[in-house]
Amino acid sequence: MHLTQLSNNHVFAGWHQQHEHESNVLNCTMKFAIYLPPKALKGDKVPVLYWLSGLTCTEENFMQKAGAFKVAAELGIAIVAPDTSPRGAGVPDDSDQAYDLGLGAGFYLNATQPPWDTHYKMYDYVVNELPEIIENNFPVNQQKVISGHSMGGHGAISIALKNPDKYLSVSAFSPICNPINCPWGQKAFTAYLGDQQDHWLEYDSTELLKQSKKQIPMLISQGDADNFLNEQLKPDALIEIAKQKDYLLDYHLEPGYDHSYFFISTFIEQHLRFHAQYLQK
Ligand SMILES: N[C@@H](CCC(=O)N[C@@H](CS)C(=O)NCC(=O)O)C(=O)O
Repeated sequence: MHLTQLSNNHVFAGWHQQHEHESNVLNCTMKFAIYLPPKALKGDKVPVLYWLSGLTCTEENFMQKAGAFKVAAELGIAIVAPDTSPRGAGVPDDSDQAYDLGLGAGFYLNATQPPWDTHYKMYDYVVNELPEIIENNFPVNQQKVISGHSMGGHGAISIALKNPDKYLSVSAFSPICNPINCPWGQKAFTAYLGDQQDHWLEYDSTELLKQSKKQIPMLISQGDADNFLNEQLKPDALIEIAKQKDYLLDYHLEPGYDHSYFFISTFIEQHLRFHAQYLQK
């Protein structure tokens, strides 16, 4: 697997880099961003936090706006941010170029329906191909935690619940908690997975939590001034299942915060310190 380095910036004594590679899973050229903390430059292998961004994002948004580097440097955690969908020549987009389907809206699942099924396999990319690339090319160990925002919060929680042996902890900002019951999720799942709703359940965090057998520590932060909260994000069903199952969910409703990276940048330190508790030094 050949990586082409696209950028390299020194930040908080570590490095922020962007790389490009051919993805066998997504059938296109993909970019990702990585933050390597100073510890990784001294010959130590460090754990990785995978960050999954939301609708309309690329590998750039989190790195430029979240303000995560200072604390990641202190804690010795690498951060990897993939793009949010396959991209490039030949990759289909939604015919209306809507922001919530197609490019920038991969929903971290494996599409089964044409025309999406030849490229839109973000689940396999995030769970399998990308960690293999990261572990083969950077000074990281196999300890993984996962986090994300909005569509990426749905990705982080559903991926962690489906792979409780791969991730030591999971967190999310403003996640789409119950995609089978909101307009963003219903539109995307119909296109990518087809009309049969029983096929949707395997990517719905609330349904997956109902079925889960193994606990994985989970932190969710949600702003109460988020204008997507009631129509799209719907955390109540997830919180209810967590209560019933005595699940390790720490849910924080933060007054006054909206859906943006201003909110994420305020609480990213809390999320990084939460994950650090579950990582071995
Ligand atoms: N108002 C946005 C809706 C999408 C949105 O809010 N995207 C969030 C994730 S769901 C985001 O992170 N946007 C990019 C950014 O703020 O950098 C739009 O129409 O593009």
